Amino acid sequence: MKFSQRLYENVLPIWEKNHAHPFVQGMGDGSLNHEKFRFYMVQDYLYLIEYAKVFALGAAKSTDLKTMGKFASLLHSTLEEEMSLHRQYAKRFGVSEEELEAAKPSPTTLAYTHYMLAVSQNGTLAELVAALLPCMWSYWEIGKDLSRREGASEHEFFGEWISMYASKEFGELATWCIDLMDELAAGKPEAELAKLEEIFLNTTRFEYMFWDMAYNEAMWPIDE
Ligand SMILES: Cc1ncc(C[n+]2csc(CCO)c2C)c(N)n1
Repeated sequence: MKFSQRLYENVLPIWEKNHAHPFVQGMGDGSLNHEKFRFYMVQDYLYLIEYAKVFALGAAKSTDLKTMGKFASLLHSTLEEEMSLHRQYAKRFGVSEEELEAAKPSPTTLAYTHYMLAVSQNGTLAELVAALLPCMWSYWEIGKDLSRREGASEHEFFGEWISMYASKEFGELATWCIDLMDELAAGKPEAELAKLEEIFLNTTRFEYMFWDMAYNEAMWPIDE
C-alpha cells in the first residue's frame, strides 16, 4: 500500500466532516452567509502569506533542482494567483485593501500557520510535505465534490472558488504533492512514518478547525 493511501484512510472520517460542514455545504448550495465568507477570505489571505513561507522552506530543503524549482514556482503562484483571487473576492465583498493589509490572525489561523511553520523549519522535507499536503489534498476533494452539484461552479459568489479548486491544474498540483510524499516516505522506518502520519493528522484537524472558525467568525474570546 502506498503511504498516501495509509494517510488517506487515517483521516477519511475528518474529511467526511469537512464535506458535511455547514460552511462547505453553504458554498455548495449558495446559501452561505456573506459575512462568514468575508471572514474566511480575510483569514485565508493571512493564512496564505504564511503558507507561502512553507514553500520557500521547501525550496531550501529540496535536494534536487526539479523539486526546488517546483516549490519556487508554487511560492510565486500562491502570491500572484491564489492571493489575487482573494484580493478580488475581498473587493467584491466590500473589504478594502487597507482592511485586508491591517487584518489580524484569529487564534485558529495563528495556531495552524505556526504549527506548519514550526514543523517546516525544524523538520525534514518529508515532515514539511506531510504538514502541507492536507491543505492541497482536502481542498481538491472539496472542490471536486462541490463542482458535481448542479450550478455550483457557476454560482455568482462561490463559483470561482469552486472552479479553482476543482480544476485540472489544481488536481495536478495535489497529485504532485501526493507523489512527492510517497517518494519521500519510501523506505523510511515505521517510527518515522508514524511521525509523518501524526503531522498529516494534525494539519488535517486544523483544516477542519479553519472551516469551523470561519463559520463561527471566531476571533479571540476577549477584546483587549
Ligand atoms: C485554510 C486553507 N487551507 C488550504 C487552502 C488551499 N491552498 C492554500 S495554498 C495552496 C497551494 C497552491 O497555492 C492551496 C491549495 C487554503 N486556501 N486555505
